[in-house]
Formats: sequence, structure tokens, C-alpha cells
Amino acid sequence: MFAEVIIDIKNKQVNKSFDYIIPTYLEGILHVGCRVKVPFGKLKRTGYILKTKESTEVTRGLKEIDEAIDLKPVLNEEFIKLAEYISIHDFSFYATSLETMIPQALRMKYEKTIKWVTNSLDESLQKHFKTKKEISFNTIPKELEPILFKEIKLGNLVIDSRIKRVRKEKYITYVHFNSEKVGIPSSKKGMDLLSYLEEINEDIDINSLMNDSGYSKNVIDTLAKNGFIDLYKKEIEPEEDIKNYIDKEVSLNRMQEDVYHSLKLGNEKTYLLHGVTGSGKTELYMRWIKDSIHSGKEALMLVPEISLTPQITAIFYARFKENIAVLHSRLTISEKYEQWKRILNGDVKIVVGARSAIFAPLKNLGIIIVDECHEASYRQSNNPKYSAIDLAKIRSHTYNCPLVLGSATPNAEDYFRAIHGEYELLSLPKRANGRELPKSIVVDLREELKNGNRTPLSNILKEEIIKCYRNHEQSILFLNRRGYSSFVQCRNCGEVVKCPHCDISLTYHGKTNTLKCHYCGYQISNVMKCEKCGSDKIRYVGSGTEKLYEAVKNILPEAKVLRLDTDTVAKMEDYENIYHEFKEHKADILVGTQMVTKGLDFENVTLVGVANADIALHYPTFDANQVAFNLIEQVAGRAGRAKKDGKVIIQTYDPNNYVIECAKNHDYEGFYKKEILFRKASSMPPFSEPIEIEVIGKNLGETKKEAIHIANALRGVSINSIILGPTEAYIFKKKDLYHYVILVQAKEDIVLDKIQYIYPLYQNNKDITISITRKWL
Ligand SMILES: Nc1ncnc2c1ncn2[C@@H]1O[C@H](COP(=O)(O)OP(=O)(O)OP(=O)(O)O)[C@@H](O)[C@H]1O
Ligand SMILES: [Zn+2]
Ligand SMILES: [Zn+2]
Repeated sequence: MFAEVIIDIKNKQVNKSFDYIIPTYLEGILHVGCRVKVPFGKLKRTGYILKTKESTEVTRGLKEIDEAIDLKPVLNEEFIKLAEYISIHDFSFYATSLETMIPQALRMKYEKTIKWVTNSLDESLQKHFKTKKEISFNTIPKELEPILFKEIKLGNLVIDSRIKRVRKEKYITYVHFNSEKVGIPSSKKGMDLLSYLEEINEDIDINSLMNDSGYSKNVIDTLAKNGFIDLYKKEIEPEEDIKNYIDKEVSLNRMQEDVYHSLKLGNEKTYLLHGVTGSGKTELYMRWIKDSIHSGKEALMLVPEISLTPQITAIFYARFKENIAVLHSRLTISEKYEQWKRILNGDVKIVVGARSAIFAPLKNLGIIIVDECHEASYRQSNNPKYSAIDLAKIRSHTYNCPLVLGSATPNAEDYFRAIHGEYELLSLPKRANGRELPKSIVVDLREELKNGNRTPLSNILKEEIIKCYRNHEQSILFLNRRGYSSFVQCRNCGEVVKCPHCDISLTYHGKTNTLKCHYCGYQISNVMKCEKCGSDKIRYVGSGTEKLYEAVKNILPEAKVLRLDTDTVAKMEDYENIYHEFKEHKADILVGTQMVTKGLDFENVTLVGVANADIALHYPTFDANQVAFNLIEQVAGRAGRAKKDGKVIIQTYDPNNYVIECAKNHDYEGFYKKEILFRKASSMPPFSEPIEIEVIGKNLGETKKEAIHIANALRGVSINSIILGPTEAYIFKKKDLYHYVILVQAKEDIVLDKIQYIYPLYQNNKDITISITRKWL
């Protein structure tokens, strides 16, 4: 027998498979989707078996497979086809695409084990088992392998794999008041804290204690040392609140009912579910999933990573119990692997997860759902640069099952397809509980400046925040920029402090008193004097979330304000802590970046402030307006979701911009009509299928030369295709590297073929890096 093998050679990949002989003792063991070690050149390399066959056309130099890495396939035919698709469609390598599809645990060293499951076994092997039933594969000498594999084929031995378990912190420290202890603490603080503990009269976790009482770890430690309190660790029950969640299956309203019946299982249609924020899309997803399970099939639902909150997890667990695997980033490598095995073995029928969950090894899909389908995070930004939605379409095709794309703000491309019949459009134009969408007010920031208000909060927003706080309601303030100010400028000569490695200005961070580059992480301590003219008149221009936070604190010192951005959230746990604190109304105001715009369903939030609606508008991408509209509409959707009316304040320097006007009126259709005209005029998706080729290098001249060379080569193969550039990228210099961009609209396949060749050409080029991205699905 022979095997077609794709070999994984970093830096020298080819999308071509090679034939190898399967040694007789591995026949029947090695199948499609197993990884093997093969001789290649002088070295042994890892490869993936794409196909096994009886004969080969290769006549000379045929070599034998050296070793089996997997004794059970880690990928099935479906994924092998999918990887081939990615390698062609997304201009990447077959091996890299295959590698992305298997759990990380399997990409590391893991232990293969053999289990003796009958009474008979060749004697030469028996002695290795001693008294055990399961031993490590490595304890069997190489020369016994042929016998070993024979026994596996006979069914006496079973192979499995074991992943080393990595445990993460799973403990919380609790504080117990020791009422037996006589005497009093020596410090006033200690005494206060003790009476506080006596009053609450129950054990409390140390973090809440420090937050609630405001005492430091020092005071607590001293009390513990002197025996007034005991500290003990308790294992965190990770799914505690998940288990406690009670499912309330609401009855669908008329609108939901209609949409619910419009979807038919058992066909491969793509549906676009356009439902305003709070319209009850999630309830529909769950009904369809249930129906799919009842018909004996499985369901896959993708959500943006940031929406994988405990809330959504709890809702799904409550409804579907053990039948579900939730794949989120908080799982350890071994936990992810466990989930993957459960899915592979058919132990679960429903998978909910972020982008990479599209590779969940379900084998009988009945429906695929992509929530918040407008989110850019469904595209992977490094190789292979696949789009999970694109792959969802392929999987829906393979299983002849529907694909549902859900969003309150679908991308114009998708809406266009829905209007023109490529997708079926389903609409939920009203909120599920009958409440109105929040009323919006647009504030002209130019007027504020004229009136001498230089803070990030307009007078109206200030008043509303205070009013909201006085009413014991919560507010969310959104600003699309972290740090304190956007740049630092000398008032005397106008010099702006820039990153020496990138072609952008540094951002001032107040907490650390530093200037940081948001691209490369370069950091210096704050400047007191202008480098150029020596003046000490330094100005901090623009606002980031830090400054916004400070401004809120200034008007309401007594309010509890939380900040949610990548500076305050290092881990998913941090996000969850802030999330819970706000959800339980332990804080009044939440200030943050994009993180606050997504999927939060807090009933007490009645005010949303968009501190600067213009930032997103000025990105140099074809869909900047769309992204800006989506952000404003999504964050506005957090207000007034339950019993009380919501209000939205949008601050802008450009109040007449159609994006702002449409967002103010929650007018998606109006926005779409303008946006699609603009796309048409500029010949952008859905009217074209641009591919961006970035040429990146250290040496400006060389990089430019290479970029021109590539552009010309492409022009050479097709006169009908449009090849724009090379032009300097929006941020021309990043981390000391120059970026040139070529934009291609391929009208002929020959251009695509040519682009396929670019990566391999530059694989070993130390000076030039290439990055190729499809700007459409
Ligand atoms: N038929 C119904 N009757 C009453 N309440 C409902 C109904 N359907 C959904 N809801 C409730 O309405 C709220 C919003 O629903 P859901 O979160 O599903 O909306 P959504 O469309 O996903 O919103 P978003 O896009 O903002 O995340 C939830 O609290 C949900 O329980
Ligand atoms: Zn100066
Ligand atoms: Zn930098």
C-alpha cells in the first residue's frame, strides 16, 4: 500500500503531496488523516496522509514511512478537503491549514498508550504489560512493533493517547472570622475590619473583602498571623453559576414565530437573520438547534470570543444540559482536547464556540449558526487567513444543512446578497419585549469646544450620567481608544512625539505615566520637555478611556466606575470579574473600548454614551463606515433592554455624517442604501473581490522594488484584471518595517494562480515578507 503525504516543512512548504510506501505492519493501521514521520531529504519530517492507494506512479526513489505519529486519524476526509480549499482559496499552505484544524494538544508531544483488552496476546508482548492493563507505547522496543500492530489489528490491543494535564489556578482564598480568639487587634484598622467581619457573619472571599471594605492585604495578613481570622483555600466551582441558571423557555412572539417557521431544516440555504438588538435572536437559535437535535442531527453555533460570556454559556447549559460542548479561550489545552474528543466520539451534539470552533469534528450537522455575523473576528488574521463564515458555508453544503447568519447590523455585502436572493432574509424589526429602541441625541462637539468645554464629556452627557446615577440606574460609556490621550504635542513648535519604530504617534498612559506605541509596544517614560525645541509646554491631545474614566470620576466622585479595555483586561477572568461586578450592579458606570459594545444584556442600563463617534469613521478601509455604524448601533443596543427606557448620547464633530444620522435613528436600511451606493461607486465588495498583497521589508528601496516587481508580474498575466499600486500602506512603517500594498481585482483565474506562487517564492527570503488577504468572503 502507498500513501499520499503532505509534508510540513517550515520555510519550505509546497502544496504538493509525495508518495510513500506504507510498511506492511502498518497497513490497516494508517488511514487518511493520520500523521506520520517520513524521510525527506536528509531529515525526518512530519506529514499528513491525504490518501491511501494500491498503486503509485512514482517509479524511482520511493521511500517507506518511518513511523506513525497517530494510530487513529486526527482528521477525516471532510477536513482534508476543507484544508485543500483553504490552501487554494486563502493562499496558504496545505500543511498549515491541516495543522490549524487539530487541537493544540495534539501538536505538542503526547503519550500514546496501548491497552490490552482481551485474554490473548503474543508472549513477547505480554511481559511488557507486567501486571498492568495499559502501558505507554514507548515501552515497547522498536523491533516488536510489527507484532504489536498485528495484535492491534486482531483486536487484542487498543491504542489511545494521553495528554499531560495542565491545571490552572482553581482556588480562591476565603476569610473566616475566628470568634474563639480572645483579645483585640493592636491596630485601629484591624479592629474595624474585625467588626465588619462580625457583622456580615459569614466567610467571604478575600478579593470581595478587599473591594468591599477597602482594607489592604496587609491588614488581613496581620489579622491572620495573630489568629483573629483564618485564611483557607477553596476550589472554585467553575460552573457554579452555570448550574444554578434556570431555563425559562419563553413563548415566541408573533414576529419570532413567523421567522421560526420560515427556516426549513434539511436544505443548504443560507439565511440572514436581521434582528434589531434585543429582538430575541438567541431564543430562535435555541429553537432551531433543538429541532435539529430532535431530527437526529447536530448543531454548531459560532459566536465572537468576547460574547462567550458566562451568561450565554449558562443559558445554553440550562437548556441543553450535558449535550453541549462550549469551546472558549479559558479552557486549558488539555480541557480543549477533552472537549474535542467528546465531540469526535459523538458524546455531544451541540458545539458553541468562537472562530476556530468551525473545525469542531461534528459528523452529522443539522444546522450552523453564526451570531453577530458582521464581526471581523470571524476572520483569522494570520495564516491560514480563513473566514469562518466562508467555511461554514462549505460545511453547510457538505451536510446539506441550513446556515443562519444573525446580526442587528449585517455587513452591506451580506444584506445585498439577502436582498438579491442569494440568501433568504429573515427580519425581526422590533425588540422581543415590545420596548422601543433607545432614543438617541447627537451632540456637536464643536459647539462644546466653542463654549470652552475641553473635557471628553459634553454638558448634556454629564447631566445624563448624573441623572442616571441618582435614579440608581447604570450607564455605559464607549470610547474606541485606550490610554489617556491620543497624542502628545509641543505647544511651542508643534512637534508630536512619535514611535521611532512605527510611523504613528505615542499614546500617553496616565496610570504608568508613560508614552506607549499601540503597534509595537515601545514605551518610554513621559516627556517633560520637547525633544526638538526644549519647551516644557506639553499638550495632551484627544481622549482615551483613561481620560474618560477620570472625567467621570471628576463629576461623580462617589460613583463606582469600572474600566473595560485591554489595559484592564489581561485575561478572560478579568473580563468576567468586571462583567459580574457590573451585572450585579456593584458598579454604576462602565467605561470601555469595543469590549463594551458586544452582547451585554444588563437590565439596569438605561444610558449609553458614545464619547467620540468619529474615530472609527476615519480608518482607511473600505468598510470603515460600516464598522462605525455597527459599533454605535451595537453599543446603543445595550440601553433600555428591560423594564426602563434607554437613552443614547452620541458625541461627534461631524453631526451631519450619514453614518451618525442613521445610527441616531436606528435606521439600518437608510444606512445600507447609502453604503451600497458608495461601495458601487468605489467598486468595493460586494461589487468586487479585492485581494490585498502586502510587501513588507526593512529596506525601503528594496521593499518598494520588490512590490513593483510583483505588481508588474501580475499585470503581465492579465490585462483585464485590475492591479492597483503598490502604494504605501496607511501605516507605512510598523516595527521598523516598511509596508507596501497592492490591491488586486482578479478577473481571470490565471491571476489567482499567479498569486498562489508568491508565498512559495518568498519563503526563504529573509528581507521580504508577503502577506496576502482576501478582503471579501
Ligand atoms: N418571546 C419573548 N418574549 C419575551 N422576552 C423574550 C422573548 N424572546 C426573547 N426575549 C428576551 O429578550 C431579551 C433579548 O433577547 P436576545 O438576547 O435573544 O436578543 P438578541 O436579538 O440576541 O439581542 P442582541 O443582538 O442585542 O444580543 C432576552 O432577555 C430574552 O430573554
Ligand atoms: Zn517643541
Ligand atoms: Zn511602535
